[in-house]
Amino acid sequence: MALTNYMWLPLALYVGFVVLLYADRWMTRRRVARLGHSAPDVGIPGPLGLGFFYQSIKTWRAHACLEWWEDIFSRNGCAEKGSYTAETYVMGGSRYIITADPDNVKHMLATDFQSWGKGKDLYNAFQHFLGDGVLSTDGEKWSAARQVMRPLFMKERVTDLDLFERNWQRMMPLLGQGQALEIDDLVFRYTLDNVSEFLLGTNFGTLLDTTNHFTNAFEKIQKTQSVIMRAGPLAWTVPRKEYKAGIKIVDSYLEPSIRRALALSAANISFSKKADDEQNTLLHALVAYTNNRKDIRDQLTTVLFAGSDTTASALTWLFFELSRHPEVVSKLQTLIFETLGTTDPSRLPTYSELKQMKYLTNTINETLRYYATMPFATRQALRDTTLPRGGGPDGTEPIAVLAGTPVLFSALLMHRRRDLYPPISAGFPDPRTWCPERWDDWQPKSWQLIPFSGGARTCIGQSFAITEIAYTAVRLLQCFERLDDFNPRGKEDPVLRYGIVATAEEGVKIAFIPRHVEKL
Ligand code: HEM
Repeated sequence: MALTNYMWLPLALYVGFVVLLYADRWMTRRRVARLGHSAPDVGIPGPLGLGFFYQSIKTWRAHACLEWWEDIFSRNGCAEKGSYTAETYVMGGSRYIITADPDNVKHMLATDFQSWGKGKDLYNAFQHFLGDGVLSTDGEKWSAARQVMRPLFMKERVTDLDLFERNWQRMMPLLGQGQALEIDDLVFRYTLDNVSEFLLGTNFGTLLDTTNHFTNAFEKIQKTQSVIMRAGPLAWTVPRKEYKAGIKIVDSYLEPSIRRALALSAANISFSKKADDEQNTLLHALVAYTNNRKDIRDQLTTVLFAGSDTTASALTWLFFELSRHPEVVSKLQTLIFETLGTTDPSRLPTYSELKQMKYLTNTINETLRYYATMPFATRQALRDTTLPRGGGPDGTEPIAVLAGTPVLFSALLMHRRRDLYPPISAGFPDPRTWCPERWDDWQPKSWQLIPFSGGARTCIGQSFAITEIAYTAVRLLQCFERLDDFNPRGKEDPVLRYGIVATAEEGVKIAFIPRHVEKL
């Protein structure tokens, strides 16, 4: 008899646990209902709602995150209504909302900024890697860090084209003499060298040193970080051995610069706007603000991370599309030669010339639109609040959001929603194609395109990134006659790999054909 009681105990505990979870969910639903509407359910079966996270990781592994979100919104009717906002409950009362609605995104990032933050979940997910860095913190910590960084990104500094030229001179010979190359890693090294020199005053030199472990480590960290973020409550199950080893390698690269800067007393450091002043790096600005080694490390790692992979992804996609569109290459070359008044590649473009070339800007904008470098992001409600759309029978009513609720949003899906664009016509090709000409007579509505996010937390490095991309594109098209496409899928769309940024699953393979000297 005693044995039978013993056997019933786990079952009773299990039933009690499940009842508690459902009670928790019921109470949360009631609180939500008191505050306002709910959004349609994502409609993914699975015990305790965990099917959502299982599918999230499964589709991430299959490189099908965009398709998965589209499938959710089309199955539950959100696509038809144009509301693109759905929700699910996981475990007990943990409610998750997903959205690709520009009004909801604007509300979180700008209109109701005070009610939203990166939140505890994201902070915990990034804790080992980015610590208290500007990307993953909220409130006072975030605002103080952003304040320290702001002067570094003033126009005087982000328009220092000499920096890009120095690294271009190192990358150009590596682009070969017409043989097909996988360019992803090379472009990443280029952006990393640019951003390390900009932030630390010390170039990591990854373009020159092929044994450099930094880029490898960064890639592994990013891969694990993507899984951690998608695993939600199951994040603790994600193996982290390589991730931690990668973080150690990144730290070992930063350590000498931090040590050197800390050796200078804050009194000896005065931040200057001038690009050629050796003491105007982010490192110096940080040391002038704090002598806490970990704070400095966290901010540096964050901006290195935010500034290298993102720009590398955008540049790689640009090169990829140029290799598939020789007509765009010719048009850009004509524009560049006309603007600079010569075909001589030793004539370097100035910042104002880069700005003057509208078709170049359109080509970059189109790349950022189509590939939305950071495809998915998240916010967490810091207090009970609402989102303006997604509820009610036609999806146009506000939905209630309780404090602590995470909201995942997708810039990529927003950028590819046909219903947000003008009708397809001769002048406005299908938004699901890459075509810079669409920008000739069209401007997106505000908040429809957000490659750099928006509101108070908009990307601080936007001007630096755009200048870097524009400068590199011009130098490339001055020095090379054409880019030949060696990608395995021909004209088919590439498969996207969803890290924190979106890259091509199969890599990008291009042959860069140099211009003949006699033509110069
Ligand atoms: C094409 C290149 C880039 C793209 C597409 C991009 C995109 C973004 C996006 C979408 C965010 C918002 C993330 C979020 O809040 O969830 C962001 C934030 C940020 N970016 Fe960029 N970025 C680029 C380049 C850069 C560069 C070059 C730097 C610095 C050198 C940089 C530094 C930052 C920082 C520090 C933040 C955090 C801002 C804050 O939370 O206040 N980014 N970026």
